[in-house]
Amino acid sequence: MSEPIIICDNLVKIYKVADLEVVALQGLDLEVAPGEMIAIVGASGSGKSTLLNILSGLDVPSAGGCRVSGNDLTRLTAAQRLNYRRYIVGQVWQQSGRNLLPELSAEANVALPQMLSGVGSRQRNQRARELLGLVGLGDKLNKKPEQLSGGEQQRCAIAVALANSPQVLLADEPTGELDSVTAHVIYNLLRELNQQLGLTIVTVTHDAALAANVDRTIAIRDGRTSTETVRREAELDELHEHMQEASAIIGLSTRTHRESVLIDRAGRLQLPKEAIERLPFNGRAEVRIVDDHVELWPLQSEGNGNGKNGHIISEPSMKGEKH
Ligand SMILES: Nc1ncnc2c1ncn2[C@@H]1O[C@H](COP(=O)(O)OP(=O)(O)OP(=O)(O)O)[C@@H](O)[C@H]1O
Repeated sequence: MSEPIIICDNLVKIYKVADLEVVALQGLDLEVAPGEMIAIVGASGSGKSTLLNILSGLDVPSAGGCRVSGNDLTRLTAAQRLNYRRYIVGQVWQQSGRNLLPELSAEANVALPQMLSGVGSRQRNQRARELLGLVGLGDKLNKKPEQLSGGEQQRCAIAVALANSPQVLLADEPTGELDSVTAHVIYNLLRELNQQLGLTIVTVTHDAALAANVDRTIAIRDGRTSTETVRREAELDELHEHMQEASAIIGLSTRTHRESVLIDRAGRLQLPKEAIERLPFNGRAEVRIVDDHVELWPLQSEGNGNGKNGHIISEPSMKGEKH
């Protein structure tokens, strides 16, 4: 993997509400390569939006490291933060009301962030028209948001987010309010922009179809990265024997993707939920280091070392691979 454009290292976010502390992120690790398109998934309250708010510069981490395109998000001054939000990241929200100003036309909405950055009127209007053409709204330049459909509003929001040529696009549930056909159009558009412009895209989603259409899906559990799924066409016989076995145990289709767990710098890992449900680990596992891989065995299987009865194997070389 090339030098990551996003690095979260043991990221912690604690919200203080009255006398209570809510730990929204508790030591999250994440690396994203330039040009990668990833989806963040996880149960409600697992910390997805908190992560996106930190990456967007809206929120500040409580502890740990977070760098995006060389910007240390734990140390930005107010002026640097404004610059970061204006030029490095673009953001699309689920609610179109949060993305677009209702009194402005589509073209004026896309021109606005450029105006705030000091771009001259001819240049910003030309770029607005180009971007609206790119997202398929070349014939709707003068329409106000209320005259656009939900999908068109999201396309316009994507054009607004790209107005100042950000390096990273952050999308929080971009298809959350759309029907499945329109959602399909939006995630195809995101994919095209990712591939044509080399744009790095991080999207939070509950939409399984969107999550299946990205390079990598990262699952967050209790404020930590738990598993990641790398999209890859792999025939079963292409994989190491132990990977076939591991995949079979957790019911993974090796034809379409393979799943790996993330191992943090301290060596901690979270097993996939399926593995824990399937095997009686009961909070402890026996670790066996075997040449090029590591085996985790439920303790009661002591002596059952024939590899046939339920072990999950982590393969460190898979971490961060992009296919
Ligand atoms: N501004 C805030 N003040 C206090 N607690 C917060 C705040 N924002 C989030 N939280 C809490 O932090 C935890 C993580 O919330 P977050 O919104 O990041 O989860 P999520 O995975 O995005 O959930 P959802 O899928 O429902 O949007 C939750 O317990 C939430 O209640």
